[in-house]
Amino acid sequence: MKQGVAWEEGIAKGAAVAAWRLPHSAEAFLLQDFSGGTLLKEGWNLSDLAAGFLAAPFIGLPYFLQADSLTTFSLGNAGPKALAESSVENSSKKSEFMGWVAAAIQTIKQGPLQKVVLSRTDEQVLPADFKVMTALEELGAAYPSAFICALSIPALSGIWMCATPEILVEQNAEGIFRTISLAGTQSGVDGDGFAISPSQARWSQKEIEEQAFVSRYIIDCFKKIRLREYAEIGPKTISTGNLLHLKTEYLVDTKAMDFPQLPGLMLGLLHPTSAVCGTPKQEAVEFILATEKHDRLLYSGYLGPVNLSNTTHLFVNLRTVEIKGNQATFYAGCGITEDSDPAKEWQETQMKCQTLQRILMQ
Ligand SMILES: C=C(O[C@@H]1C=C(C(=O)O)C=C[C@H]1O)C(=O)O
Repeated sequence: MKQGVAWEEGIAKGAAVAAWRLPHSAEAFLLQDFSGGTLLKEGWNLSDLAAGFLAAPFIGLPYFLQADSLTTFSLGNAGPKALAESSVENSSKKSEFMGWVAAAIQTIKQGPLQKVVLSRTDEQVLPADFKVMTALEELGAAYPSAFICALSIPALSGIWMCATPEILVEQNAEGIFRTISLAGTQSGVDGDGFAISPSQARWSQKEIEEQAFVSRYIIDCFKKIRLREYAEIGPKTISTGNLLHLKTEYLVDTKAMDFPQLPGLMLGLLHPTSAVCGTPKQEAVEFILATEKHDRLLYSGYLGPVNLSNTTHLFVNLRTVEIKGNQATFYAGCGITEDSDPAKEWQETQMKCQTLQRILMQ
C-alpha cells in the first residue's frame, strides 16, 4: 500500500503524521506536518487555525498538525476477517479495577459526585507482522460507521490508533454544527457471533440515566451561551459493530443563526464531557486523577481534521491504542453510577478493548 510507505517515511523524517477516514466514507486522508506539530497555547481558537489536524489529551492543551502535505487515498477493502474474541482476562487488573468501581459507587452514594467514568489499560504484544496502515484498512472494513485514525506526533513518542463512534464537535460545509450524547453500552453480537439489531436492544434504568447525564451536560453547555435553537434527535440505539450504545444527536444551523464561532465555543465547553469524565465535572476529574494509576494521555481526549474545506470533524479518542514498537496499550472506560455492578463494568471494558484487539491482535 503506497500510503504505508508515505506513513513510514513521514515518521522517519520527524514529521507529525495523521491518517484517517471519516464515518461512512470511502476516502481516506494522509496529512503531514513537517515541523513535527505544535503544542497550542492557552487561549488558542479553533477558527484561527489553518487547515490541519487536532489531537488533545483528556486534560491539557491540544497538538495541532498543519497540513503541509495532504493526500487522499482509498483505504481499499481489507476483506472479511474472522473476528475472534481473543484476550485473556488479567485477574489482578480485574480486581484492581473492580475496587476502583466499588470506591466510586461509595463516593457517589455520599454525593455530590453523581457519575464518574473510570478507565483502565490492557497491555499486549502485537503480532510480529503488524503494520499500522494495514491495521487501519482492516479497522475501516470492520467499522464503517466509526472514525478510524492513526496518529504519530514525535513529542508523544508512540503511535495512536482509534476506531471511535463518538463525535465531539462537527461542522459541515453547510454550516450545520453537530454534537452527540453517547453512553450506555451492551454487546452488539449474540452468543453465536451474530449481530444484534439495535431494535432488539433493551436498556436498564441505569443505562438510560447514565446517557441522560451526558445529554443534560450538553444542554447545559448550550444554556451557558444562551443557545436555544437546536434540534434534538433521540435517544436511539446505534450499533458500532461489536457494541450497542444509546445516542442523542444535537444539531444547530450556524449559518441561519449567524454563529460561525459556535464549534470553537462548544469545544471549549464540552470537553471533557460526561461521557468520558462524569458529573459534576470538577468532582469527576478529581476522582479520576486520584484513582486511576495510568495517565490517560490522548485516550478520552479528542482528535480529527479541522478547517479542511470549511469542515471540522472532532471525535472523542475512544476504542484506542497507543503503540510503542511491538508493545500495545489499549484503553477503555465506562460510566459508573450508584447502580453500577463492578463485575459488569469490568466486562464492559473488556468488550471495548475487543473493538481494536479483535482486529489488531490476529
Ligand atoms: C469511555 C468509553 O466510552 C464511553 C462510555 C460509554 C459508557 O459508559 O457506556 C459509552 C460510550 C462512550 O461515550 C470508552 O470506550 O472507553
